[in-house]
This record gives sequence, C-alpha cells and structure tokens, in this order.
Amino acid sequence: MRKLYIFDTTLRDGEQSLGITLNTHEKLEIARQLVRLGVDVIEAGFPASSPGDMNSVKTIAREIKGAVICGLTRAVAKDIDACAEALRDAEQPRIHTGIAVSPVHMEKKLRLSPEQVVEAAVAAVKHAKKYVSDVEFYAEDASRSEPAFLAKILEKVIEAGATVVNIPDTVGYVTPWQYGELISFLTKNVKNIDSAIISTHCHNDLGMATANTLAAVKAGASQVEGTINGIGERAGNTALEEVMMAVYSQPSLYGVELGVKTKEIAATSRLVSGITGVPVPSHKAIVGANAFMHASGIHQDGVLKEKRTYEIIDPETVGILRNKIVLSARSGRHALKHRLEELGYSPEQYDVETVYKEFLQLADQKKEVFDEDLHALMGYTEKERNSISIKNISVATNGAATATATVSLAMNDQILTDAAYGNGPVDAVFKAIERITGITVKLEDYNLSSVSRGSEALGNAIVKVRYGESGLVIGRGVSPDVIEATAKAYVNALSKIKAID
Ligand SMILES: CC(=O)SCCNC(=O)CCNC(=O)[C@H](O)C(C)(C)COP(=O)(O)OP(=O)(O)OC[C@H]1O[C@@H](n2cnc3c(N)ncnc32)[C@H](O)[C@@H]1OP(=O)(O)O
Ligand SMILES: CC(C)C(=O)C(=O)O
Ligand SMILES: [Mg+2]
Repeated sequence: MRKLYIFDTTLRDGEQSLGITLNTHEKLEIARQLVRLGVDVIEAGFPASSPGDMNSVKTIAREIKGAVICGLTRAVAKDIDACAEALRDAEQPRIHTGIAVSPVHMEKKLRLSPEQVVEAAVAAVKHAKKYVSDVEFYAEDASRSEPAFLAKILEKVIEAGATVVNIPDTVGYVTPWQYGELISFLTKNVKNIDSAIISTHCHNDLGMATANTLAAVKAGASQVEGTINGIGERAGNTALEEVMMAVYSQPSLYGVELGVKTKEIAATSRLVSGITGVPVPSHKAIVGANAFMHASGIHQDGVLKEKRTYEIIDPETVGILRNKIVLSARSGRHALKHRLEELGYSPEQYDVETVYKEFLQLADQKKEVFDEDLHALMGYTEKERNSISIKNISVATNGAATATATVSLAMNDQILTDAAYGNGPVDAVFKAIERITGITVKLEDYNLSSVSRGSEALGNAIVKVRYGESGLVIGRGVSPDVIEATAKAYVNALSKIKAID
C-alpha cells in the first residue's frame, strides 16, 4: 500500500472563502492543530498577495515543525522570490507554483499561447528550484484542458525538477469517472511521472469534490488537497475529513495508507469553524452536529441493539465521545426506556405505556426532550394519575389586568367546563378550576421556573395551597406552556385534597 499524503490548504484556498480573512495569530493556531491532526503539508498562504499574508507564512514557517510548510505563487519570478523569503525558516519548505492550462484560461485570462504557457511553467519551476528542493507544480483548470497538452506540460515541469504535480479541478466541473480517467491517462502518458507525486485538488461546485478526489486516489494519485470543513473559494474545496474517513473506512478499496490521527478531526473542525466564523451545517458528513445522532425510533432501537446497524464509523474515531440518541416525537419505547434507565429509573418503577403516552404528548410540543424534561415527567407521572386532569384551557386577555379563562377538566368520569374572570391569566385559570371542582383553597405560594433548555423549555410550576385543617398542600405541574404548567400544578394540589376528603 502506498502512503496517502494529506495536503491541507485551509489557510490558503480555505481563506479564499468570501468573508474570511485570517490574521497571523489565527493562522498559527489552526496550523498547530493541523500538526496535531497529522497532515503532511500545510499550505500557509500566498506570500506575494499582501504584507499580512507574507508575515503569516513567515511566522508559520518559523514556528511550525512536523509538517511541510508550503506557499502558493503564480508562475511569476517575483511571487516565487516572495514565497522563498517567507519560507526561509521552514524545516521542510515547499514552493507551490503553476499556471493555467485550459484553452479558455490560456487564451482569455493569461492571453498566452500554449507554448508560452509551457515556457512560463518550466521557468517558474526552475526558478523555485533555486530556493528549495521540494517544488509542486499546479496545472490550473487541468480538468478542462486538452489531456495531451496537460501530459506534455507535466513532463516538462517534472524534467525541470517538480516533485509533485497537482491536477486541479479548479471549477468543480468533472465527474468522478472523468477525473479518475484523467489521472489514469496521466500515469500512462507522462513518461517521467514516476519521478513525481500526483496530487488532486478539487472544488465542490457540483457537490462532487470528495467523490472526485477518491476516484483520483483509486486511479493513482498519492496526495490529496483540501480544507477542513470543505471551506474555500465559491462552493468550497474537498472536505479533508470526508476523504480521510472514506479511506479509513475502506483502505483496501483505495490501496493507500492513512497517517493522520483521526481522533483530532472533530477538534480541528470546531477550531476552524470557530476561528473563521463559518458554521458547520448540522447534517455535514463526519463533523456535523447530527452526524452521529439518531432521531427516529427504528434507528434508535437498532443502534441500541447493535451500533453497526446505523453507524459506519465509531464516533470516537473522529474524536466525538459517543453517539447520541435524541429523544423526540419520532422516538419509540426502546429509546425512552434506555434513556430512563440511564437516568436511574428502572422499568419496574413505572408503567411503560403510561409514561410513553405522556412522553409523546410532551415531545409533540418540543423538538427535543432533554434529560431534565424526563426527570420532570417522571416526577409528575405518578401525580398525573390524579383523580382530576386537564382536558382543555383557553385564556383571553384584553391587554388590561383582567383575563378570562375557560377550563375543561376530567373529573368523576365526566368532562366539566367552566369559565371565570381573574386578575391576569393565572388568577382566571385558578378561579375557573375552583368553580369546576368546588374546592376553595388559599394560594400561599406560586413559583414558575424553567427545567430544560431552549425557547421551548418546560415550565415547572409549583403551588402551595392551604385547605381547611389539612394544612399546606403542594402541587406541581410541567408543560412547555407556562399557563398549562400552572393549571396542572393547581389541579395536582386539588386532586390531593380531594383524595384526603
Ligand atoms: C485558482 C486559484 O485559487 S489561484 C490563487 C488565487 N489567489 C489569489 O488570487 C491570491 C490573492 N491575489 C492577489 O493578491 C493578487 O491578485 C496578486 C498579488 C496575485 C496579483 O495582483 P495584480 O498584480 O494586481 O494582478 P491581478 O490580480 O489584477 O491580475 C492577475 C494577473 O496575473 C496573471 N496570472 C494569473 N495567474 C497566473 C499564473 N498562475 N501565472 C502567471 N500569471 C498569472 C493574470 O493573467 C493577470 O495578468 P495581467 O495583469 O497581465 O493581465
Ligand atoms: C492554485 C490552484 C492550486 C487552485 O487552487 C485551483 O486550481 O483551484
Ligand atoms: Mg483551488
């Protein structure tokens, strides 16, 4: 198996994303993490582009050990001179120079003939070789070039000393099979290709950057270029974490060995997202927040029985501590029982069907049911088997202090409805409940707090009421609707009183 070299260009092509400009300190922090991840090459910037980038590449070259530090240039002597200057203190410097090779780029952008392009490419590689032994040549827009011309220019730059030849799909145009065929063609038609490493550099304009990169690796490329989280110019570059984990998952398919510490992937992704301010979509492969979450009952049941049913990667492999079962209205009894057991509720303590029914009522009102919600639910379920329960509440306020509440309660095997005015919605609801139950109490204390997170957090209401000689009775209710939580607490207290009476 040949080694697969990982070339990270988060700090160069990644920084070409609209809206991202990284300062030296930020670039250095990302570079340190890239070394922890174990990438082979860090493309630190384009030194000729600005004094700030020159300083960043210089600092990274001086401070970062354990990876090749690379800078990008055009096939222009002054860019190469600037790059050499920036890389002077690097332990392992590489100059990455090149020029566009497709008809449209040569004719319209460069305004050079193909012969002039070959001449400029060879001159650039020779010039870079005066400074460093490791020179990578990029054939910009290679995927839209004439393959025979591409083969010719690569042969010439390898002859001139290029150690790596980069075949970019600059505009994310090709399909995996076309890109694989192109790499295969080059391995057969560039006479001296064995003297250089073939590199891939794909963009994601059609969403195929990872697939194209992998097709090229299978066809013989030994270096892959990309960025963390796939950030980059336009629709971005190949997401390196995707390539790494695809190869990790099926190494024999590609015939290459991976040298990175995959456990650092999640931390690297978080750092890059935090520093660049580019969020990672929750459904993003490998590093998205939901990548190892299981939401639906059938999946949750499968994963609880055997992780491999719905997990192709152990989340710990990429540095995520464990998969997570998210409880929602799509969860089933297995997932609920499992989480309740984790929280210390053994199945003998409760009736699964009752709790599941109550859980679904709650889950239908919330996106995610958190552990705190479950504790509240479990504390409440026994009491909810009250002799009185709420069927409906509607409250109308007119903006002034008064409110009208209409409440329906299930009590004594019938549904009873009544309405009342009050000083605000809570008072109106309490009065309506009193009218229906015929139980009059004195409210001593009322407290409302949140028991979980988010805007749809459960309201936890506690009421303390005094009833005749029976002293203080405490009632508790939980619901995402604070009025309902309050009413439930009141009904809970009145149920207890009814049971005593
Ligand atoms: C596909 C890629 O990602 S390529 C890398 C993209 N990165 C960047 O562009 C880095 C940021 N760029 C910059 O700071 C500036 O554009 C610089 C410093 C590189 C050049 O700035 P300027 O000298 O003002 O030129 P400008 O950017 O306007 O135009 C580019 C010139 O370089 C030429 N050029 C473009 N690519 C190459 C190349 N690889 N080799 C030689 N010449 C090139 C263009 O034809 C144009 O030449 P012209 O002025 O004779 O028409
Ligand atoms: C400069 C080269 C390597 C590039 O970024 C591209 O062609 O996309
Ligand atoms: Mg690019």
